[in-house]
Amino acid sequence: MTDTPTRVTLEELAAIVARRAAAEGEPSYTRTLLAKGVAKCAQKLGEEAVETALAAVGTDTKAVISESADLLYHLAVLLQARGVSLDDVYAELGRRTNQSGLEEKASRPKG
Ligand SMILES: N=c1c2ncn([C@@H]3O[C@H](COP(=O)(O)OP(=O)(O)OP(=O)(O)O)[C@@H](O)[C@H]3O)c2ncn1[C@@H]1O[C@H](COP(=O)(O)O)[C@@H](O)[C@H]1O
Repeated sequence: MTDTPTRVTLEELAAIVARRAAAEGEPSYTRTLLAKGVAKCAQKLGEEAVETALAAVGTDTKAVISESADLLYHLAVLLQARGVSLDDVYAELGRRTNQSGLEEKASRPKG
């Protein structure tokens, strides 16, 4: 039996999701969700985002942690579904570190 990890990073979660995506013939929520397509993965991410936001304005800190874990897992699934790597996202975050959020907002095309 494999040891249960005490913590899982985003990189490890993305690797787990990628492995499950490729694991044909094994029962897997990840595979089932991916098989339903990007729109379903996006819908689930939206639901988890709302549940996280609702938990954040409540009083149950454990619920905030639990909903945040659901949110990050479903983001990893959506990125897998769209073929976007965490490195792509990290590079975008890196690009933004040279300017403040307010500067970035002001630089957006008006419309
Ligand atoms: N981190 C997660 C994780 N977080 C949440 N979930 C599942 O996400 C689902 C979402 O919860 P909901 O209440 O919205 O589910 P639901 O109502 O059944 O969903 P729908 O019918 O609307 O699709 C639940 O079934 C959770 O078990 C996760 N499923 C998998 N993982 C990770 O992925 C690994 C592989 O899982 P499998 O792909 O199932 O083998 C696991 O070992 C974990 O590390």
